[in-house]
Amino acid sequence: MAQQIHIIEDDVAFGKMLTTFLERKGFQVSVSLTGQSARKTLAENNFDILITDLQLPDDSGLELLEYSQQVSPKTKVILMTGYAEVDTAVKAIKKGALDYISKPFRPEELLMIIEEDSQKIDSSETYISKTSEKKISPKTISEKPNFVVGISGSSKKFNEYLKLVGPTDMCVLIQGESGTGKEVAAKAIHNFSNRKGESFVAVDCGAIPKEIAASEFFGHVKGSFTGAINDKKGHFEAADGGTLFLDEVGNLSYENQIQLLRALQERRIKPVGSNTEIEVDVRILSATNEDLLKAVSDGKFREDLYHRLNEFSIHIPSLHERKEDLFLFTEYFLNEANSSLGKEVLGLSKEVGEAFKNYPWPGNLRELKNVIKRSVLLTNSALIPLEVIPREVLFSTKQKKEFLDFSKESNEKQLIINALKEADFNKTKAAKLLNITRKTLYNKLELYKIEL
Ligand SMILES: Nc1ncnc2c1ncn2[C@@H]1O[C@H](COP(=O)(O)OP(=O)(O)OP(=O)(O)O)[C@@H](O)[C@H]1O
Repeated sequence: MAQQIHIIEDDVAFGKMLTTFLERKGFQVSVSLTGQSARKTLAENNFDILITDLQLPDDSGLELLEYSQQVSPKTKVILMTGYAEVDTAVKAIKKGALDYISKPFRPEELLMIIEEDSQKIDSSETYISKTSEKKISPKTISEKPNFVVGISGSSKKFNEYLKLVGPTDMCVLIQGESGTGKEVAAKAIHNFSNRKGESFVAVDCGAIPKEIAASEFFGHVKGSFTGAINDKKGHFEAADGGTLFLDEVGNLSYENQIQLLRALQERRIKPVGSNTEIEVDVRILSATNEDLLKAVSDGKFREDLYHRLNEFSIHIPSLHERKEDLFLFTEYFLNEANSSLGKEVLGLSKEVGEAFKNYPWPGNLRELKNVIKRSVLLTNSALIPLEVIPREVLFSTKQKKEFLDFSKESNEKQLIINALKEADFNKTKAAKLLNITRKTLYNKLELYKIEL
């Protein structure tokens, strides 16, 4: 059946353009123009994908994301953001959004996000296992490991820790901002261990509704609740002999934390509706991008569970903290993008390299990978040109703030001059930096008598 997409977009023409494009690609598409009508539609339907503007006249994309997670937890959410909203978009990813895309974008870029996701299998439901009857997730370590070891001091240190703790049976808590590579690090630990040939099960704790968490973790027997039409193995049993990776562990409800703690202490689980306990041998790795100690002191996360999960902790530095690694990862993601898109882009143009260096990369490696893949898709030359780079990447935070003040007339003349300098006096690039059309730029040059 065709995937169902719902778009929330108050710009009628843009919404129509996206609808036509996606329908032509075989999706079933509907549109809401306001948050209010979208909420009603979301409550009555189960869409596969929701694409929403971050800013709507009567609502916010972040709140719609939360609403969608409540009424239709399986719906994936993609946010469309404007210039300079990338920090909020990163927040949205932390809250469980699939991805974000900065406007203006070409519909092909959106399609790429959707297609990439549909090639994955939901990690909260599936796993790789030693036995062939189980489902295979592409998020598995048993495939060729794709791991770049950085050259920066902090990367080297954390990679040493991975190697050191890998062969032990210790529970490891991996901390780091969103997109820094926590799941990749967990897979590396598993690969360094003697459980390597066994299963690696990744569970996104933020994606499991608390009502069904026990059945997801411990399984259930047929008929134990409405909808339990067959016996089902839980993640613990699936990971038996191997590693269970609990991503976003801080998102577990208090009740689920108690259940998890009991399973970790006793090393036994009882499927929902069963009287029989099953012994399991599972190594637990967990990850969080929040301050779990603060959650403990706020009473949101159990201290005993925290200590059990945290026999060893690893902090993964943000990309900003390991700038020396930037071009190593750039090259790696460029090769990856070239081979998946069938392109032969050789590298970054000089200006793009500069922009990359100045940008703080709040979405870390995931953002770098996405920016590179989208840029490779749009590049028709040997080197990635400035034109295909998302606008937010073009400025450092400071510059971004300045250009945001563009509307203030007093600054306008100076900002135009700055943008022209930044763009080596190329008017098309300068207009793009200022988020105005070339024609408007020409008018302003005349108005302020700026001569080039
Ligand atoms: N060392 C690495 N080598 C190659 N690719 C990496 C490495 N670390 C991370 N990546 C890539 O960066 C992206 C983000 O990594 P990952 O999903 O592990 O981050 P995360 O910290 O678990 O994110 P989140 O907090 O959102 O769950 C992935 O596409 C991953 O393949």
